[in-house]
Formats: sequence, structure tokens, C-alpha cells
Amino acid sequence: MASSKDAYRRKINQNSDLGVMRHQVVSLSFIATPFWRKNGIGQRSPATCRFPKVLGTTKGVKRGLVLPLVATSSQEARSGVNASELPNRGADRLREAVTAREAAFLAVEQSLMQNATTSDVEGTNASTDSKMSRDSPNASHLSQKFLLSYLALWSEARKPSRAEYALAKIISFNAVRQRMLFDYVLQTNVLREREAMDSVPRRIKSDNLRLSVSQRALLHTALAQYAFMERVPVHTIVFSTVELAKTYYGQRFASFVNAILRNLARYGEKWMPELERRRPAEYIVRPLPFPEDNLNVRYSYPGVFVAKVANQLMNQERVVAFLEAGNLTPQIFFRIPCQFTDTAELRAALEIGLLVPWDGSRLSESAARPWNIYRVDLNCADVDGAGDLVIAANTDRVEWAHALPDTSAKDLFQKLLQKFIVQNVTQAEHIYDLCEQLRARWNQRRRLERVLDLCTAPGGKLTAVFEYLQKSGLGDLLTEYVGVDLNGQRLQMVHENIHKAPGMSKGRVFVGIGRGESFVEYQSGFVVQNADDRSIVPSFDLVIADVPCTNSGVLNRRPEARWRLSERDFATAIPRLISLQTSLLTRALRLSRHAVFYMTCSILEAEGSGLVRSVLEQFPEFELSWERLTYTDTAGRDGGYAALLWRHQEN
Ligand SMILES: C[S@@+](CC[C@H](N)C(=O)[O-])C[C@H]1O[C@@H](n2cnc3c(N)ncnc32)[C@H](O)[C@@H]1O
Repeated sequence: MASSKDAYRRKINQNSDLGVMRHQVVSLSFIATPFWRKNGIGQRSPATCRFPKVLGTTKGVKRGLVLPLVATSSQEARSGVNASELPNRGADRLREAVTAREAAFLAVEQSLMQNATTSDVEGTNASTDSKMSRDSPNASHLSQKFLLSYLALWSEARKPSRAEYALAKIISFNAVRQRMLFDYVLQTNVLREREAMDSVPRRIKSDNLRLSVSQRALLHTALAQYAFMERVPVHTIVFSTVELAKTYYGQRFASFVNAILRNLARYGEKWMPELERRRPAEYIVRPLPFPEDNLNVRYSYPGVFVAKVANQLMNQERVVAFLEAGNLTPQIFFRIPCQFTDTAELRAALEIGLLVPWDGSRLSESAARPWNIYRVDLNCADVDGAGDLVIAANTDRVEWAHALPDTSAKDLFQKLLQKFIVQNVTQAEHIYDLCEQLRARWNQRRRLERVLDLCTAPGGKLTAVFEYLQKSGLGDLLTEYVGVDLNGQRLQMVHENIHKAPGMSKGRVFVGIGRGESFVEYQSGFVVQNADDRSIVPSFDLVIADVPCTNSGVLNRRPEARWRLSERDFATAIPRLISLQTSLLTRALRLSRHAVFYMTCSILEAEGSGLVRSVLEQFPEFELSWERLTYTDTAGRDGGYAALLWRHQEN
């Protein structure tokens, strides 16, 4: 392995090959920029990718399709990848990745490996080590199992240029998102093309061909480039993939990869008629059999999840819109208090078009709203290399600074981040609605003095609630905000966000590490916990429970999250998660004197309305007085659920 790796390194450093490898990076950085500006990287749904014909042939593919592209342990051993050695081995390999293409492959491999071996849901297994820096990509990032964590390892170690980083990111994001589609393409349209297999060794040619997880990852990254990066020449894709195949698996597998990809180049044509090639944006999704037949392959989601969405929505167009939205580049929104509308940073950002007032929100219709919502314009003409901003949009804020170009717009963007809170319009609307509902029900016999947030980090909802209560006068008597969260790293961000909320003094906000489901009280700097539910006395006027969830409403932001929504997850990890959500809501109801805000960023009824109704059966003194489920949409809204639970009998 070491010697072939050295050879690979030497090869890409030789002048003759440098041209090809660098071409891949350099050409993307300038050729693709106009394309990115127009379409947004990664925004192309499978309907407009290079495989429309393939998709047209998915008829008959059943939901929950299981492809025989799974690794056997002996093949994993041959490929040099052993799942039990990860993540450290994988981390080392990532740190050594020479090119963006290699880094993308290794990051996708890790992600695929994680999904193949574990099933964990964000936040439920979080570290409570508050000393860990959230910015340094270390082992804790690996345990969080985010694709971005793997890319961060490479980025930290190799310091790639912005263009290289962007390339690695877009390839790996699309490879992970489109896993189901790519497996299908490989299985049905590449592996079975017998005539193109002439150069493939006889042993590999069998119908029982199996790929290791790692080999699958390599082919997925090739397909991600082929499908979504039209301007990367096919020979460049073939060259870089074959080189990686040689390095990691030897000549035999490289020949196989070569045959597969050349086949793809040859027959890809017949999957994409001329008309569609010239006018990809105008390609229209053909009607599909309803409810979920083949939608999971076309849009690349676990079949069982698509079936659940279809059962909830009972409308094909809406299901397709939701699935498409999950494959788009997510939008970034700032929630800016109305009293800051005239600040220098905001004026400057509006002037150069970095921020655009968002009038698609219901908030803009209300004079009583405490904030305005602004969208970051990904096509901002004044930012050099706007493609980087598009790339940045896929990520959380930690990475933005890295991804933005060195221009005055970058400084401005940093200032906006320091001053204002990034929050999706759905969350801002849900908090606004909840608070309005609360205000409508409030009466003089009730006092609003103490607010508790059981899953508080990074504090977006807490600060929004504070700002609303302050502006509406409902919070005039407020003395204390208590926040608890299991994740010490994320708690640090609450302190940053408190500074951004005008009037929210640290003097009356108390945050601590703890389990929300056993929280009792915050006393003298300590979180008091007790798992026994019965002894709890209601001591907070409003309790917010914004619980950890499947993230099924924000799948565009989390490329790997959809693969935690498989049949197996619905049988094991998700019931465990629902049980945690149930415990959190139960504790919230026990602690609340008047009201509970229950929220998730999931669109699954089992985590939202279903769960609330079932928990309320144990609490006759509370009623479900308002709820809203928002689906992820193509305008940039996240999906999520919000409910107001109201104690109708006063203590
Ligand atoms: C959806 S996020 C909360 C977002 C936050 N309310 C906001 O608006 O910024 C869920 C949070 O729950 C935390 N969490 C997970 N399990 C928990 C538990 N058992 N007790 C308390 N917090 C938990 C996670 O660390 C994560 O920060």
C-alpha cells in the first residue's frame, strides 16, 4: 500500500500527469463558476443529471431496493479496509490524501462505512467534554459521523486551496446524497453491459460481482462527477478514478474500473438524448406511479422513508417537491432584530447584494414581528468566486470562514456572523407562531418569570423566544432563563449567541451540561438531575423542548442523514430516539407551570404530532392547543414541527 501510494504521489507530481490532475481542479475553479452561479452547485436534481434515461427505466424497482453491492469480509480484507479499524485508520488516510479527488473518495468511504456499521442519530451520543474545541477536527468530529468532519481532517492536514476544497466537497456531498441512485446505475446499467466487459478479468466478470464498501465509494465519487459536473471531461474522471483504483486495490481492480467507466462514457450518451443535453434545466420529471414506486431510486432516499412521506402527504407532486428539496443546496438566512435594520453592516450587505430581504415569509406580513429575515444571496455578484459562497451554503457556520474568498465581502460576512443569528425561516416562523399563540392565551393570573430550555444549544430558539417576549411585553416579569444540553461543545455557542440577542444579559441566563430528561433544577451553578419523574415539581412558566431528532426535515444540510432512515433504523435506532423524545417531553410537561413549546426538525409524524398526542394521554391537565408541520421546500425552508402544549388548570 505504501509503495503504490508513493507511486501515486510521484505520478501526480510529474509534469505530464499534473496537467490532467490539476486540470480537474483548475478547470472547475474557473469554468464551472458561471455554471455554479446559475444553478448552484449540487442543486441539480437527478431529473436534470446525466442519467434521465436510466431513471426512466427504473419502472418496477420496488421500494426498499437492496442492491447486492455489499462487501464481504474477505473482500474488505483484500481491499485493505477493515471496518473495525475505523475511524483512526480512515482519519490517517484522509490526512494523507494528495488530491481533492482522493480526499472526496476517502470521505465518502468513511461515510459509507459508518452507515454500514453503525446507526446513530445526531446528538444522542454526544460528547460532554466542554473543553473540546469545536473547530479543531479531531477524533470527536469523527465520532459525530458527519461528512464535513472527514473533509475537515483533510483540509486541516493538507491546507488545500479553496478550489480544491470546493471540489472535494461537491464530489463527496453528491456521492453521499445520490448513493441509492448510483448503486442502481452501477448495478443495472454498467455492471450488466456485457459487451463492455472485454477487458475485465474473468473472475470479476461473474453475475455475482460484489464490491467492497470502499470500492463502491470510489465508483460513487466517479459517478458524482459524471452526473453533476458536466464540464469535467469524462477522460479526466476515468483517469483520476483508475489511478486511485490502482493505488488502493491494484491493477486488476483498476482494469475493471477502467472498463466500467469507459462503458459509462460510451453508453451515457444513450441515457441522455441531445435535446436534454442542450436544455437540461428544462427537462421535466415524468409522472411516476404513485405513491413511492421508484421515487426512492430516482431521488436517492431509503424506500421506507419515501413510503412514510408518501403516506403522510398523499399527494405525488408534494412528495416529489419534498424529495427534490432534500437534494438542493440549502439556503442561509439571518434573523435580524428589527431595531438593527439600520446598522452599517446590514446596509453594506444589502448594498452589495450579499443579503436580500426575504419576503417569502409570513413574518413579513406582521407588524408585530420582532425580526426581519434576510437570505444570503448565493449569486452575490460582488463576491469574487461566488462559487465559494455556494459551497459555503452547504455547511454549518464553522466552515464558512474557510470557504469564503479573501475579499471585503468576506470581512462583512464575518461581521454579520458575529453580530446576528443564522436561523432558517422555518424556525423563526415557528417560534413566532408559538409565541403569538402563547400571548393570545395568557391572562393576568399567570406570571411569566422563569423559562427553561431543555435542549438549548446553540441557543437559536432561546434567543428568539427572548426577543419576542421582550418586544411583546409578555416577558416584562422575566427573571431567569435556564438552558441545559448534553453537548458541552455546542453549549459554548449559547454564550456567543446570547451576546447577539439585544437586551439578553448573561446575568439572568444560566446554562449547564446535563440530560434534559432527568433535569430538575439549576442551583448555584449546578444542574440538579433526578431520573425519577414523580417527585418533580413544576417550577418553570415556559419550557422549551427542541429535541434531537432524525433531521428528516433538513436532509439537504446533512448529506448522510437520509441513510439513517433505513428499514433497519426504523426498527432499532429511531424507536430509541422516539423514546428519548418522549422522555424529554414528559420531563418538560412535569416541569412546566403553564406552557411547553415542543419542536423538532423532522417531518415524520412519529416524532411530531403522533408523539405529542401519545404523551399527552398521561397529562390530562395539558392540551395540545396549536401545532404546525412544515415540509422542506425548494424556496429554502427547512422542514420541522412545532406544538404548543397548554396547562388549562392553574396550580
Ligand atoms: C435540535 S438541537 C437544539 C437546537 C437549539 N434548541 C437551538 O435552537 O439552537 C438538539 C440538541 O439536543 C441536545 N441533546 C441531545 N440529547 C440530549 C439530552 N438527552 N438532553 C439534553 N440535550 C440533549 C443536542 O446536543 C442538541 O444540541
